[in-house]
Amino acid sequence: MKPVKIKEVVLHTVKMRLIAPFTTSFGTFQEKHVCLVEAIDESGISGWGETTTSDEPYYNEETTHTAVYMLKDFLIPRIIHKTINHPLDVHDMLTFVRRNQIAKSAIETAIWDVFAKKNNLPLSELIGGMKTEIEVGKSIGIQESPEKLVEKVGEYVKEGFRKIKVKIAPGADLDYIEAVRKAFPDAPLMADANSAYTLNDIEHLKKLDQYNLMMIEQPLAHDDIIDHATLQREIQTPICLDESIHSLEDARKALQLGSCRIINIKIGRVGGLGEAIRIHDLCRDNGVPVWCGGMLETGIGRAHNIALTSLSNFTIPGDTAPSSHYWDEDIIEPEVTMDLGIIQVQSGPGIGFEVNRKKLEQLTIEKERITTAETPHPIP
Ligand SMILES: O=C(O)CCC(=O)c1ccccc1C(=O)O
Ligand SMILES: [Mg+2]
Repeated sequence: MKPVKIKEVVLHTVKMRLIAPFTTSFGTFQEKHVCLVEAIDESGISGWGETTTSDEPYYNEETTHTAVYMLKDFLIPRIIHKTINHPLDVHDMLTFVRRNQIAKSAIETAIWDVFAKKNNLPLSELIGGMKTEIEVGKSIGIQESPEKLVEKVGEYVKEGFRKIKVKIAPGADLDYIEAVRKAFPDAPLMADANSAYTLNDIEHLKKLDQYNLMMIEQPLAHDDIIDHATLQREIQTPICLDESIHSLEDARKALQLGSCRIINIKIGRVGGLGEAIRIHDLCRDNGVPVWCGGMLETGIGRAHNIALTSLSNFTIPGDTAPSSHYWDEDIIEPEVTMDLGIIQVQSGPGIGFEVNRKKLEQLTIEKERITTAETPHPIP
């Protein structure tokens, strides 16, 4: 396959406003800045990635601001003007920077898009994805009351979503889940705690077992895989890890310890598409199902998520809801649409969507071009 060499990277920072606020155990969000990373190769092909963080370091330690700093001062200088034979190599080129996975992923995914376009392949095909359509679920933020939640779940079940994920936290858990279960006895239902509990809550968490949940996502600390293993031995509901898995190594250790029975793979959280694929393969080889998590992405991140989900072991519907569930107008064309819980995998080259340049201009609050490897820091 043809290698790529990036001659210029444009960082488009846009301000996005969700159609409705989204509440998790760590806070409520409606507006966020996103840095859309446009990597341009020597032949003028543009590839796109995005920073899938929020403005605050509450999900993990990164923010849009820190990601942009890492990109400008360290990550882009490391890859610009270098021959890249395959995007799978980019991950290792960036390991000289510790962590900062979301920042790494923003440039790494842009390079995947450039490379796929250069070789005239849909991204899904380039990574070996065989599915032409994917099943989608809906992640629902914490609501004012169980009744309100039941109403929302009703809407989404009717729309055809294949999995319903309900955010929970102490004080908004058992009664909420019970209300949903009563109203929808057979719905494919799961809960996401975003690290809101500790092992002191074991007896409380055991009560969730009666609701036949597909899984409980990240009940314990964001950096834990030990206590999760203890909890998994005590509860019947499968544990799915989100926040705790930042790398293939983390996944290997979690599987070895029995910390979870399912993994939510987020491209940003694990530092890019290459590492996401490696975690997918490890889980497949160990009989552990995976699904693709969401970070309230714009269409660019969503497009990468859809391509990733075309891999065979993504057997559980992901959080990749259609554009209209997040934005009045997305920045890609066409927008991501869903038909009864199914999204078509794009068949055009790269991510398969075009960036709407006019919309991009309207939303941009800062734009910076990087054309040299010059930086105040020594880059290994
Ligand atoms: O619809 C989506 O993009 C998923 C939303 C979601 O659940 C989420 C959004 C922001 C940060 C963390 C999470 C999560 O999966 O824990
Ligand atoms: Mg989660």
